[in-house]
Amino acid sequence: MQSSRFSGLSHGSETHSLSLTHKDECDRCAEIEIDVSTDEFQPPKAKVQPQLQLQKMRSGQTGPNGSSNDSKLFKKYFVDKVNSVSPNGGQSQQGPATKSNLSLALQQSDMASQHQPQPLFLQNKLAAQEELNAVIDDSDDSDSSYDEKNEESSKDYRPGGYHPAYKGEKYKSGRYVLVRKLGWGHFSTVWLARDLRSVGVTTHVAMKIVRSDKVYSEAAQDEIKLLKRIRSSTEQEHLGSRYILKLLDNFYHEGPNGEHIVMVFEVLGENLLALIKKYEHRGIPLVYVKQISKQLLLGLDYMHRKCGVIHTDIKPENVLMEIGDVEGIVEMVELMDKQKRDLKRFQRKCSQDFSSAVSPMGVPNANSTNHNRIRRDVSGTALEMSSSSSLHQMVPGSRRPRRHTVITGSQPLPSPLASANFKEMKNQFITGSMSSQQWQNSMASKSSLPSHTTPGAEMNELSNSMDSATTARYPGVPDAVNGGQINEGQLANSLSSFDISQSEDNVGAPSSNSPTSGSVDTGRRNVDSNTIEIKIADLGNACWYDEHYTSSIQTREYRAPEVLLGAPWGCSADIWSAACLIFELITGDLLFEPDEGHSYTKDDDHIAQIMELLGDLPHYLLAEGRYARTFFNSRRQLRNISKLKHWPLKNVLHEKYNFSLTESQDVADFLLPMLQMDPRKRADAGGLVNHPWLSDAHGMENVTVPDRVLYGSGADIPGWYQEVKGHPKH
Ligand SMILES: Nc1ncnc2c1ncn2[C@@H]1O[C@H](COP(=O)(O)OP(=O)(O)OP(=O)(O)O)[C@@H](O)[C@H]1O
Repeated sequence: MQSSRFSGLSHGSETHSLSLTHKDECDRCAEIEIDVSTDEFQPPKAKVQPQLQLQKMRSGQTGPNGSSNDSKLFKKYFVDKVNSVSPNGGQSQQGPATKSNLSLALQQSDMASQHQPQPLFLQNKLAAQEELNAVIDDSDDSDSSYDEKNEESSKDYRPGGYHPAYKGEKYKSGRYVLVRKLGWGHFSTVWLARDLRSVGVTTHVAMKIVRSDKVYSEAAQDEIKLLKRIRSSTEQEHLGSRYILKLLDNFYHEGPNGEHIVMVFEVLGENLLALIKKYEHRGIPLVYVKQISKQLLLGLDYMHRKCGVIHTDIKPENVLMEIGDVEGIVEMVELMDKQKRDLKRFQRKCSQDFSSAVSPMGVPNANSTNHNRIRRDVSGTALEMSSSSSLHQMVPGSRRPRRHTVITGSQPLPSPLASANFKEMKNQFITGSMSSQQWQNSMASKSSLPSHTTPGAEMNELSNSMDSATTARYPGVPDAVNGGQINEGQLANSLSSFDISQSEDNVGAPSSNSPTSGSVDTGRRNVDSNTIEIKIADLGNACWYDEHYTSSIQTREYRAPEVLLGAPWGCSADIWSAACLIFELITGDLLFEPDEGHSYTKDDDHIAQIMELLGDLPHYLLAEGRYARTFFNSRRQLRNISKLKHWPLKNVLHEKYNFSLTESQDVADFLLPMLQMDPRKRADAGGLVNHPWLSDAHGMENVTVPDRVLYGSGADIPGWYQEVKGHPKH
């Protein structure tokens, strides 16, 4: 029996769907895919695509770089760094730091200071001391462990590659100090940093440190130009400008791997893929989908009509959630990090105390005068730990061997809809009924370690303190400390495991009709537990309506038919991707998930899936598509796939995803104009903001774009379906 190739059908069973989703995650970690078949037909235009360069690097053409090479660079750089902390030297702000190298730097500076105590030098020494403290502090930090599979490759730390950034590193003459890694991409690593510009006021920013290779630097320069247009457009009053990530600053930073462009952004939280995963690929509640859709469309309308910019890579990973009160959340996560560190130190202390009271074989140490007390007190804790922790922890003075690596684990900030308790507290904080100090005290009183108590009592106290400070207040956090049984893994993951699906307000989600709870007027929208705000990020592949850098655009699953067929494309390609994204938010599944077979390519399969969902391709695409004849014969039939099974969107939603007929119809009415195969006729973002399906978007009920018509195509927007040529650019 011939089955449909459309993703909806190929995801037949729930189990199958979830396993495909896992594969999807892996696939989508890769750079924008460039099919061999597509490459043949789409040589990059004047500009070399970073993705192509990346593929070369991966295939070893630019020379793989092993860790030994990295360590050589590390050493060379360290010598530079030590030299830079000389009595006469300027202050170095870069480079990996370790306890030993910074100690050495300090020793050198001490020796030198006896001869030449210059004020600048003293400043350098103080800075180095600070840096050392930060490194010592961080060396105990469980955050430094990371899952290799989910981070950038260490091979990319080489000249032309990533900068070996580290917590405490300073940038731009000490203005910015790195706090934690937020994420990474193929162009960059992204860090949370403190901005120390204003004395006495700490603000946080996200810093994107781009790989230093020329090809990445050029792409970053283009990205900066596009971001500056978005920031400085004279149309700032357009509501959509709020939904695009803003560039705050940019500069160069010199490091062992070269000169890196650094872009500074406002701080955001996790991306939409994280949200999709939190709902276990079963679809996120419509109350969120509608807000996200409206904001996404507003952002695109602003980008297309007011800035002349095409994103070209709209997908869940590139849309990030706002975290609202950034400073409050950073404060909270830093306190929780401190708790984790305190707990680890305490565990170590317990292990050491216990070990000094018993021989390595578990026999009480004859020299110990208080072993009975210790054994009794820690019997429920230290012995538990011995079973769950590795043995080396029980050897006095031993520490878990630390891997030497330049890579730091990513720790995105938690999503804003964490827990009612946190929000309640945060609201008091925002509205001024609780001062920063009070909040700090309220957190600290729960997190501080008791002193002068027995280890067992300490552990119980800590248990309670952690319990009340984290577990109780953050329902999404696993029961990290339970009856003295400490699961480090759970604890380490607790920050990123705040789960809006588990927050009190959302128990039982998904639901499109969750009641709203006490709202806080932030001067913008009413913010409550059902509010979500997003921003479109990563303009690294964006281009101008009148200057396309390449025709190899969009991540496979979100790629528009005109791009597949090699026909002209423009702003409307973003609308296609937006529809694919929204479908994924609603259902948790990809709309199109093409694969290759024995007799057909991924592109064949992709086109077949589109036809099964939407019908025959329009004549325009077959006539304009440079590759149309590769896929279709003269009778306009697919060459490599003979039978298609039509399955309209409305039916898919009803039959596979159990939407009611009315709901299915409403969603289809909203999405189909965006999935119009002829890019000239595709509905524009501004008009779609006015769609009835979005009229009850929570907190945005009255938001419309009055100068655009619902279902109207964007054909009047310059560069809507093809690159505008023959005039001075932009
Ligand atoms: N402003 C921000 N606030 C918080 N986290 C961010 C911010 N910008 C980026 N990130 C995090 O860093 C990750 C990488 O960012 P981004 O996608 O911009 O980098 P890239 O190197 O251009 O990646 P890509 O491979 O997608 O081109 C994001 O997925 C996100 O987790």
